[in-house]
Amino acid sequence: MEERGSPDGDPARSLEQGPEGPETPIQVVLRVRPMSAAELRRGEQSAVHCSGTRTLQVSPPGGGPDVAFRFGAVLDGARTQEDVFRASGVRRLGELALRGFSCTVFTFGQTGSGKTYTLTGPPPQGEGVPVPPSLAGIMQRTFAWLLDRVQHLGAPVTLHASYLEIYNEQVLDLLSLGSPRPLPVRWNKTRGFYVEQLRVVEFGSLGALMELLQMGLSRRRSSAHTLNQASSRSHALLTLHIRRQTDDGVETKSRPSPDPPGPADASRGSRGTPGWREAVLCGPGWQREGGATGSRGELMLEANSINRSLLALGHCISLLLDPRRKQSHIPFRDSKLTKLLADSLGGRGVTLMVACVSPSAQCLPETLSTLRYASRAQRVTTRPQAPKSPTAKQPPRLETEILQLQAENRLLRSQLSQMDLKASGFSGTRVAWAQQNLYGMLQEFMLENERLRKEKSQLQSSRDLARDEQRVLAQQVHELERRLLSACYLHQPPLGPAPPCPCAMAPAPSCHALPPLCSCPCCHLCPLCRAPLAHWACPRRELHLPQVFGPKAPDGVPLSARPPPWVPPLQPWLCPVPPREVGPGLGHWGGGSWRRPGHLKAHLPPPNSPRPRSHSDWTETRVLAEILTEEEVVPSAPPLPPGPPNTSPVLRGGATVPNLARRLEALRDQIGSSLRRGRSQPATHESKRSPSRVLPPC
Ligand SMILES: Nc1ncnc2c1ncn2[C@@H]1O[C@H](COP(=O)(O)OP(=O)(O)OP(=O)(O)O)[C@@H](O)[C@H]1O
Repeated sequence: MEERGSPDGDPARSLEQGPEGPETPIQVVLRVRPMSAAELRRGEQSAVHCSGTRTLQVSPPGGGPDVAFRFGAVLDGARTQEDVFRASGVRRLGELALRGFSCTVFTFGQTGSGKTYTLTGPPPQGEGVPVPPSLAGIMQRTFAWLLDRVQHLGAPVTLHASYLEIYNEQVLDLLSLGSPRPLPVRWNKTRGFYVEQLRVVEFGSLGALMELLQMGLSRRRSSAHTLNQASSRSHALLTLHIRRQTDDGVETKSRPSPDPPGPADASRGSRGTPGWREAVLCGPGWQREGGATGSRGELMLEANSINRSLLALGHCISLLLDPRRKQSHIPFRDSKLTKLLADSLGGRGVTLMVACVSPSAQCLPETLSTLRYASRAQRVTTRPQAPKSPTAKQPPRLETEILQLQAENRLLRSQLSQMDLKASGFSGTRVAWAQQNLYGMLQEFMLENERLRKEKSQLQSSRDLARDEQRVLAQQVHELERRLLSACYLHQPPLGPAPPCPCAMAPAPSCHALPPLCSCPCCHLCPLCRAPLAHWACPRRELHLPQVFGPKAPDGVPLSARPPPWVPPLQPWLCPVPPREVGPGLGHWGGGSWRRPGHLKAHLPPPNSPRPRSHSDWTETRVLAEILTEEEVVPSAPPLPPGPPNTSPVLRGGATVPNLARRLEALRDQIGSSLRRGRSQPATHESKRSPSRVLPPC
């Protein structure tokens, strides 16, 4: 049978030429424990025997060909704990750990196969009874070797430890100050998987480390079953963090790991601070079916949990074997165990697996399963990589590339500065001029912009003002029109009991466009056009006059007795002829009545005598307009334009009613155009002027 591997069984030997970068297989050592006293009592036969230092042969019960399995080292039951420590190559891993590599040692095998014994020795024989040094496991021997090695390094080294167990898929801190509580497993890009809030304890001596180990071991859950009187019910993971200054005085960063608390954090990052080195020692073990172990209830639950995580571990190992699938997703997240072993199995770590088997033929199925697992695991490779400091020496290819890039950078910079020089030499003046002028132009534009903004806001307010004035003006015009029409109406001889409609007198606009002059419901309507008539034409004027003009006139004369304000004084014919006399000095018109000086009555034209409109009519209208203007000036009316003295403010220059009509027409035009202008564009300063200034001269 062919045998491969190193004869001395040192799995770390292949790393001596440089583990950094190239793929390195997981090193696997097989340990076969001796037959236990119980197995011997039961007369069980051995189904395995070693062939050389690296091969195990399995003889199936009942005959048949042997099956051989090859590993880095095969250690039979006669080998001592010291033999295992030496042959497994753990010291070599310790050296790599001191150089900054992340190293992992883990045991694997059936329950009762000797995993705990291999790592930590036999269970303590009593409270406080230490394990005899000769039976101490890999962990104690590694600790002793490491601390001795650290003392001879000649460089300051800081050591920390953490210890956890995975019990029923819960991570518990075995070094916690209080009762352990489940801790979360997190992941980030720099640290990979890590346990949050895990206690990391600094130690300075082997004794202190041993105390921590004992503390964790005593806290671990264990139970008795038919195959093991002190069976571990959890996976356990002890981690040593080693931080030291390298020989060249440069800090070497380790792979991300849980940060230690306290002073170590304070010194982190300072020059010469040693990088962290990490060694992981753990001991999971897979369990048999409940029927074989006699497990019931909680034990069964624990066994299932342990086996599930080991199945996940086996699945990851199978996937890691396939080089194509190794590049893709590996389900490390399937269990806490695979999460925490992810870097050891498929990352940058250096890993040693110690597979443990029982020699008993009764355990052959489990032994074969373990052997197949271990055979697959040793084909899994990692890429061990020590953390590098920023100043660490780069590989030659990278160094060359960096130098080339730096040279290119220098060249490009110099070309750029030359181009700047040329540009400034050829057209320096123009550039300066352009810069100056552009700057000046920019300033001008900004000032102009500011000025235009102010002007725009002024124009907007002017426009609003002009609109208000136009509104007032329009009201005035309407009022003037109303009074004018009313005044004209007064000159018409009475045509009967109802007064004539103003539309018969006013050429334009038609009375339909006029606002209702009397809002009372009893108001008369024009018999021609049905437009409401003025309030003074209302037969029931007495009733609503106070609503229109207030209850009392300033002179104390009752409103009902007052003539309409537009009645011209001292013009006898202006007085409308009442249909009948109701008393001296009292004229009656329709349903209303008003008082007029008695002397006027003598000048009244004869009743019901139609009279053509004459020049004097227009004159009277002018007088009426004067009265109206003087007596009832709208408070908001704009000042009237200056005109020749001794002329009416409205009909200046001897204007007559046609003038007034023209003026009103012009006024309307002006209003219309102003409104149109106001709608289409902002008003100018001119718009702020009094509307009277834009009226055409009368
Ligand atoms: N190489 C050995 N020499 C002498 N005794 C051993 C050896 N290996 C194991 N034993 C004994 O076998 C028994 C079971 O070993 P151990 O507890 O280490 O198994 P295990 O794999 O850790 O089991 P579990 O997974 O259930 O915890 C213990 O009593 C232990 O002392």
